[in-house]
Amino acid sequence: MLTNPSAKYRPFPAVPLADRQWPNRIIDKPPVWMSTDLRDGNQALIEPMSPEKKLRFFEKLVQIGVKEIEVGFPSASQTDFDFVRMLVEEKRIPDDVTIIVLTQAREELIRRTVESCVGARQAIVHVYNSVAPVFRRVVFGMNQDEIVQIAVNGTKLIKELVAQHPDTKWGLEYSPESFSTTELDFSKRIVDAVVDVWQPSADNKVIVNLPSTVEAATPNVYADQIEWMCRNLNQRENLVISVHPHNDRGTAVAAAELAVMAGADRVEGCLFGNGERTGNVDLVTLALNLYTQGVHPGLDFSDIDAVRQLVEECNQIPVHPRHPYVGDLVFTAFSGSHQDAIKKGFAKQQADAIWEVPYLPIDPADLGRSYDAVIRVNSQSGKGGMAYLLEQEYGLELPRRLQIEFSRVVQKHADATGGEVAAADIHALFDREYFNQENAAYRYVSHRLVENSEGEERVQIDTTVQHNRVTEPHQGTGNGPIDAFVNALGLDIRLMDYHEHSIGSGADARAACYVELRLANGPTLFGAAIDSNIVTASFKAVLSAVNRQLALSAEQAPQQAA
Ligand SMILES: CC(=O)SCCNC(=O)CCNC(=O)[C@H](O)C(C)(C)COP(=O)(O)OP(=O)(O)OC[C@H]1O[C@@H](n2cnc3c(N)ncnc32)[C@H](O)[C@@H]1OP(=O)(O)O
Ligand SMILES: CC(C)C(=O)C(=O)O
Ligand SMILES: [Mg+2]
Repeated sequence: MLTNPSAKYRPFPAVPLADRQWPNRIIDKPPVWMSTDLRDGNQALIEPMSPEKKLRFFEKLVQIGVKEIEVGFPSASQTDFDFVRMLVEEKRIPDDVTIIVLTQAREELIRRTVESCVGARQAIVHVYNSVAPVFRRVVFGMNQDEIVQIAVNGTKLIKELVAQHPDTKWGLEYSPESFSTTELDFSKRIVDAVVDVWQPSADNKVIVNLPSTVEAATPNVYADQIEWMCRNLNQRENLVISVHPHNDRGTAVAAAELAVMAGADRVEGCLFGNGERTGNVDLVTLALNLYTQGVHPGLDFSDIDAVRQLVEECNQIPVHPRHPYVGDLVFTAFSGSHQDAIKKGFAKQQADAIWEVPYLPIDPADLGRSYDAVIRVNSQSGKGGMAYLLEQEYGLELPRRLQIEFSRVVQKHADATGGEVAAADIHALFDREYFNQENAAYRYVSHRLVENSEGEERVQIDTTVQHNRVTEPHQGTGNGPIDAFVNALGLDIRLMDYHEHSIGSGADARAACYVELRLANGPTLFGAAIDSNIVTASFKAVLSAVNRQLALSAEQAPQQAA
């Protein structure tokens, strides 16, 4: 029998907000960032962080520039409580950083939570209770009034307790947990009630955190919900509207961005999107997305690999190789046309100009990543990738038609081996194909250019080559050294093209020569050579091309005979 599991689910209703404003807005400044990475017990680590790891993570967050850091759930465990005490007592919290501690709206837990922060210069108590219909019905067995009462009682208690410690600048954060699946008018009711108790001011605002505890709708719906709250909450001017998107539908980043457009002032999330289930919104992606819009996020990710390393070590969860901005493969182009475009983009890009390298939304150097990993070659690569690598790593500037010719050699190798071809492999292939050919029919030995007699335009040459291991002297003349050399060989050679460039500088400089020629009726092929003497390099390049032609004919001869 055919089943239809989708019948178990229902569509998420649209928010009635006909004149929504957020679609026309752009983000022109960063939100306040709040890291919830250190909320142990919530961030779903297989192996919870040791206090030592937690401290290193905390210090990294400070170094990055995060000013609001949730440091734990102190009532959940002695470890979390002790960690907060250690931060406070050892004065490890910089003056411009505020710690946040999370608690359920339950008396004993609140008392313990406030106690954990006593002595801190400033601290925010973050209290939450779940407000969605399914929680009211299934988890709490309470009606709306009773749920409001939990939040109100919790807030009253926090207010009363913090008043006993006036040396600390206390703040309140309230989260109607599961906000995004709650009726909007009920969310407003409970938030207004909490705000009424706390009595915030413009100087001491309440943080109203509106989580999508479980992401349940498209990001535009979340944006509508946030805009609706911003318009309808009492005392909006005394509130910091915060969002806390989870990633159950894979759209947390989009939801956070649209929510900021809709009026949110602050975003809670984790580095690289860690967090329970599919994770909290990824603060790194959000921040760097801003970067690419010309808005400085106020966070320092200039050494993103170091941040990643620490987070992976602390969380024991690897960052995905395709993770935006930081994954191992994200500044790597495998396909030929991409490699070609990137190579051209790098060549044209001026320092300090607007970034315009095709396929790369951000300059890897801005994140402390290098260009070395940009181009990699496999069987789907075109000429651009291998040409880039030969130039970057070995200083070889292959003429365009040689790039095309040699890319077939690389392609054949990649097809045979099935994997990625490293720069060293490409160079070895080039070396074998052009420079140090096995079983070469001709090898250069020496040459001497005979002095021109006065007024004479032609060049004379005495040269020695090995032909099939037999040393042969040759003489010839021509209208230049290469022409004289070719004539001296006595072969039916037609020179088609010639390129040269130097590799290195000063006494160590060498010349690279590329010669394109046709031998008898064979195809046009390249030869290449490097030598400290430019004339010698050109002769060797001629022989390299001749050897390739002869090898090709030898390869084709048995096939033709058959
Ligand atoms: C969406 C989020 O990420 S929220 C953060 C989640 N993180 C954590 O909870 C941190 C780890 N938590 C813990 O270790 C434990 O939950 C503790 C130590 C805090 C509390 O432990 P316990 O009291 O043993 O159990 P538990 O958390 O299951 O409490 C359930 C009770 O609290 C009530 N409750 C749950 N959440 C809240 C809340 N936010 N406010 C008030 N009451 C609540 C439940 O209704 C239930 O009440 P009941 O026993 O009368 O039915
Ligand atoms: C405690 C709250 C803010 C939370 O983590 C959530 O709702 O996801
Ligand atoms: Mg959460």
